[in-house]
Amino acid sequence: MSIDSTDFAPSGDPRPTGDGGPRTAVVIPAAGRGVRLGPGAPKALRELAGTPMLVHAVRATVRARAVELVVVVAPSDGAPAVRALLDEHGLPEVVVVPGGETRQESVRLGLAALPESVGTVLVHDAARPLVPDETVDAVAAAVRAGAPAVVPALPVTDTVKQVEPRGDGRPEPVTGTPDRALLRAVQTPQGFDRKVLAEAHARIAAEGEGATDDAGMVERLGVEVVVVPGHEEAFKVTRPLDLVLAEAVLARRRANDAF
Ligand SMILES: Nc1ccn([C@@H]2O[C@H](COP(=O)(O)OP(=O)(O)OP(=O)(O)O)[C@@H](O)[C@H]2O)c(=O)n1
Ligand SMILES: C[C@](O)(CO)[C@H](O)COP(=O)(O)O
Repeated sequence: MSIDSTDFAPSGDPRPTGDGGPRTAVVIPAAGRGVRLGPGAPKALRELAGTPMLVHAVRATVRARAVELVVVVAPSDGAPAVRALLDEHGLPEVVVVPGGETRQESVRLGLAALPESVGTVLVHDAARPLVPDETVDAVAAAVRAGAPAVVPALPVTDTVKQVEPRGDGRPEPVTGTPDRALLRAVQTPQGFDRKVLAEAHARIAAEGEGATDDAGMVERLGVEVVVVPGHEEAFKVTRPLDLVLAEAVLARRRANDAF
């Protein structure tokens, strides 16, 4: 059965934003399976401190002052369940749409659900549930100040080697060592002028090219992407050890809140 995104329209009123509707929205791709995390529920639905990762991620973005609308892109067969989950956690204003086979496709489907009034779009991984709201606001502010594309990023702490993959199990030969001072590890939310991001998704998809982040697609349009400081707690939950770190961060936050 084909699913229409209108089936999952918000069950509550969006945050009031004045006559023109919301201007700044977050699209949260949450349709990934989490293969690198190991067997289990889709990654966004796995729990941290008893609460699904997606709920942490949505709350983190809703806390940001700049954010007026949140669109969650659910696993393609899981949109009704995600709608019910968000309602259960007191988030009825969040829009839910079904996602695609790749992150890029899921983001495109999320963009398609935005109302006309939205001019600034942030794209934030559900897999980065602990991003501080200050980071979300800093990215939005940089876009609103005129940057067409903004990424939060941290300096790289390991030395990075370029290799020639062989694919036959033999050790890979190193072909270079990029200057670490010129490298940054990129996080989300990534922020964009809506027209620029829509153009990037339309053009790159038409070319049949893939991209692991949205800013990479904008770069290919020849549009400048700028970096703002990222945050250590905005790390991505990718492998099992990341769950241990996320639980520890939440425990530290709870302990700090108790004082
Ligand atoms: N088809 C997909 C694939 C990924 N994502 C989302 O993109 C974000 C970043 O992806 P990643 O961490 O790589 O998640 P997974 O694809 O779930 O991980 P894996 O590659 O281990 O399966 C996640 O919030 C994930 O849910 C998505 O919305 N749709
Ligand atoms: C968008 C991203 O989180 C930026 O670091 C990252 O590129 C997602 O990549 P993944 O391969 O889907 O984990």
